[in-house]
Amino acid sequence: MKRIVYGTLDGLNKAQINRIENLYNLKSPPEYILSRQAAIEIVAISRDIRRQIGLLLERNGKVICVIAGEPHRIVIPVTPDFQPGPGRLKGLRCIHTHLSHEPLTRDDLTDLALLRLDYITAICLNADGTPGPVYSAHILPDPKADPYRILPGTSLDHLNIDCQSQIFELESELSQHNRQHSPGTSRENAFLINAATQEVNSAHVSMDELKELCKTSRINVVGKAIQQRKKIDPKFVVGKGKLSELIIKAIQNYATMLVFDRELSPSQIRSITDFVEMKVIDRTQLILDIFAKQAKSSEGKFQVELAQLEYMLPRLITKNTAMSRLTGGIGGRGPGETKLEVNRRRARERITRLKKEIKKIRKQRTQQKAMRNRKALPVISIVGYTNAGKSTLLNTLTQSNIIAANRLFATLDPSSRRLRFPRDKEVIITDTVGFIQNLPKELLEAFHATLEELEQADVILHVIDISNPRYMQQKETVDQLLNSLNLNKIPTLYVFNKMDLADLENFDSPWLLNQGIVISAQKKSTLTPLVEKLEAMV
Ligand SMILES: Nc1nc2c(ncn2[C@@H]2O[C@H](COP(=O)(O)OP(=O)(O)OP(=O)(O)O)[C@@H](O)[C@H]2O)c(=O)[nH]1
Ligand SMILES: [Mg+2]
Repeated sequence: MKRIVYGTLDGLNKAQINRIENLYNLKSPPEYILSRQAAIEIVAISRDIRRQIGLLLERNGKVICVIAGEPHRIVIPVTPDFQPGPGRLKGLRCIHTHLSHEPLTRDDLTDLALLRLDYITAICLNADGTPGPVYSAHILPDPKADPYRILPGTSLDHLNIDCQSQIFELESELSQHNRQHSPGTSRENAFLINAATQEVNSAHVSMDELKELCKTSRINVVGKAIQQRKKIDPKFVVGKGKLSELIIKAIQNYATMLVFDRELSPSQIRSITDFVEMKVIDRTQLILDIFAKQAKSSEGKFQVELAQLEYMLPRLITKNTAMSRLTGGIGGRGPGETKLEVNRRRARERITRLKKEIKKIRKQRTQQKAMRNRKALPVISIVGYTNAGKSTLLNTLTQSNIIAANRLFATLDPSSRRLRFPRDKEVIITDTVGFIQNLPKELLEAFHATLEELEQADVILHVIDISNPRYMQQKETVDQLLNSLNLNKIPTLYVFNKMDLADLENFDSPWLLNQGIVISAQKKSTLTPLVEKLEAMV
């Protein structure tokens, strides 16, 4: 860090400023919280300027940051060189003055827990300006206990507490806990957060799905919370106080990232990442990340990259560490404005290039389709919520081998197979990318071309997983998307899948099942009525 004084020096004279700047020269032995001499000096300065003074000390006792505060608080600056890893502390302790006999405040303790400080200490001033009681607190490693311990007040004579070895001991306990809490080596631990303004129930449903998305993305979920409130907080989604509480809980549970179950606006990402030194991503980024990992064809890859860039462009100014991971290559971080500007320009250029490439591939496909049309084979398109069993159905119907898996978005690239009906009629049957509620608009745009192909379908097979308790919402999400793509005029057949897992005797909406055909996509024998119906439809 530079040797500048953080906070405000307004209204101080030259001599006072000099004295404050000189605090950088004080060195404390590592076993002392702060050397006695340094403690006396910050108390004297505080007395003189009637404001708090704060210091950040490295473990070896070196002052790396001097803060001139206000009468009742100091603001600890961002220290990017001291990012605590999971199971670690920050490597910095904060010592500051309190102008009266006030123990550690809520803000002090929140700073301790949020920033993962090694120690926080307040040295109080007596009414006559001499050094008074000293209060300290440190983090506690047990996720089930309080996040920190407040030590009994002492005095300036007891600053020699073997601070360094205490911190090392604490940190080794923390890292032991951390090992227990992160079984997979490279896996992230996520804490999920959202706010609900209306019905909490649907917020829970959505969060369950977010959990599934995390699983697909190989992220552990270590906790979640939904705050009910009248309005979404424009800066932090949940209230600021609630957010600190949740972050502390997340840190206690060894979370390495926060995932918000909604799309964060650029300014929300900025305020939240300014507030917390942890990776922060939103639902959209998570879905984009899954798509990016799953895309196989060059068209699919281009489409996902386009969606990622469109999502990122307005957010490039943030210091969000998640960006670089999700975008590979074009980092959202940069030392100065110029680098970010270059990145923006590069991003825009790349967007133009990608759009061209996608258009080219599209054109080739239209030509292929024209050839297919010449053969005049009817097209049946399978759509449905992600994980409904679309690919499995295509596989069983046509004895093929495309990837079907119990994870969200197993299929991204559309694939087509021929299906020959018993009476020798032939059709093309296509599998598509699954739908999900709140599909990011960038993805929808990027995949618009793929989805547009559904227009060519003669029949749409809408697969619904009736073993999923959320089947009704899922069906509605897909119906709405089909509507918005103007596909509601194409003859559509509902296919209720996974009958083997559903309790049909006690099914809660039996009338629905009459509107389509009930199958188990894994069992060919259950598909006969479906095949007959399809043959009649085309
Ligand atoms: N028990 C049972 N499982 C099924 C059935 N049909 C599909 N599955 C399973 O459900 C999971 C999802 O199947 P997929 O065919 O990959 O689903 P999808 O709709 O293509 O999913 P995405 O491509 O991710 O959108 C897989 O684990 C399948 O084995 C069924 O009739 N019964
Ligand atoms: Mg699939």
